[in-house]
Amino acid sequence: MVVGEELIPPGVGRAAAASARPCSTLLSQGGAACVPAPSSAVPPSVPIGRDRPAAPGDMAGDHRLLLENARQVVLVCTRGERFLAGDAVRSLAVLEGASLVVGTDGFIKAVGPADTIQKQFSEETFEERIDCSEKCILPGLVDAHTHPVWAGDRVHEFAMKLAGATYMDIHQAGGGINFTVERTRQASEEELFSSFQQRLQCMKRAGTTLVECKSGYGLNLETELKMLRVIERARRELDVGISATYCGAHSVPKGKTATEAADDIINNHLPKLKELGRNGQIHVDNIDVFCEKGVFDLDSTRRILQAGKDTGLQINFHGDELHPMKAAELGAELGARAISHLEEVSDEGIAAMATARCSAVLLPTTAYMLRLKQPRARKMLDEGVIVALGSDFNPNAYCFSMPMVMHLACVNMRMSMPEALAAATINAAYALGKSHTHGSLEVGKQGDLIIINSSRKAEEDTHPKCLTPPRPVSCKPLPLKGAF
Ligand SMILES: N=CN[C@@H](CCC(=O)O)C(=O)O
Ligand SMILES: [Zn+2]
Repeated sequence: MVVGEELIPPGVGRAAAASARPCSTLLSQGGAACVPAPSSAVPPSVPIGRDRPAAPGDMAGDHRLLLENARQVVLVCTRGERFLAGDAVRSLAVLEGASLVVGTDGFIKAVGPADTIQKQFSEETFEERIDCSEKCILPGLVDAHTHPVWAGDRVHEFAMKLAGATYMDIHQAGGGINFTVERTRQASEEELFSSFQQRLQCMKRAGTTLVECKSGYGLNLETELKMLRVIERARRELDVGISATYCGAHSVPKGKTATEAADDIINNHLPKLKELGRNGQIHVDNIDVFCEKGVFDLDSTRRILQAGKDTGLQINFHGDELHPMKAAELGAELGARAISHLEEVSDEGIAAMATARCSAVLLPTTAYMLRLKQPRARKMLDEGVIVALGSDFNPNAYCFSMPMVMHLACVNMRMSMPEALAAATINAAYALGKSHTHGSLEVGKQGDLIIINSSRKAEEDTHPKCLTPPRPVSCKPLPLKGAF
């Protein structure tokens, strides 16, 4: 078994971590399985668990939300694990006949058997109560890889692909990413925000409450910053959690070599991002590079990722997708949080990722859409790699739905249903460095969850039929407008 022992909060020991299993005991503040809310998670001045200001008629309460009497609550894990890998991912923690309380700060206060919660909170008031009889509650889904800010579309390329053109044929002829770059450079910030907002709403309707969002259709500093401002605005204003990724090395811009583009990123883009981050204007979490033959080679990739890491960004990049590049070996060496795609990863790369606890973000829509060979999910899982999932939403892979991604992962990559659910919750949150606050229903984590109709075993609820349409609840504490 591999669990995130070294990252488990103080007070929860190895033995407890190793025995994380489906449970039926009360998990509430002060309980053995309690995970204290990270003290840095909510700045003192943020408004609480709201996607809009309080309106007349809103009920004040001791707590934000009570979800009562669910047939099942799929906790995913119970001991503060930061990821699930190896044996730990074979079965996930589930409570039968349970209730869950979210506090006014937007964080989970208690989860446990319905009658115990009822007694414990009998004197308390709630802003909202939801009767969850015959329903199942799961953590909000986490989408660990998307390209959601762009203008124009590439529907015309679909016919080219059906006629036999490969992704790289189209890319080298100036289409693909380069086509989207042209359109995105021409688009206004307002136009980009408006389509991005609609896309986020579609993702949320499909159950996603935390999503990684990349720049990368600007390539020049001006347009990369425009995209990152759009992502920042959504991060502040919308009730979907966002992990922002700078992906200025998504393609080599016209007129530059890969080395020149890398120099520009290292000498101009990254220092500007650092300055804007310091001023509180743009918050970026991750750095990404498309490490691929004909795009950024291993050497340029290494230089850019190392410079990004030195700037304080988490490394999270595209590797070993169309050709074996030894990207996995590089990522493990650099301490990458995550590498996406990995259709062409080597055996040595898989072993290195398992040892380095570098997560694999697998993208079933892309392998399907481009008719690539499937990434070797089974081998990765068997070797103890932390496997996560992402939709890879982009103009080439137009999929908003993590339930569909999970389904493809099961059918095409032979993942089990618990593995797919862990990959779309706790492990996807790990890939974004956010599994201390997201990805499972544990006390102290953010109250992001989905409610679905349920009459079956919890694991069957991961079937897209059951997960569609979910009722998403996001208790994301929104930063004050203008604040960082
Ligand atoms: N492979 C590189 N980037 C994207 C595709 C982006 C695009 O084609 O616009 C991906 O992850 O699939
Ligand atoms: Zn991508």
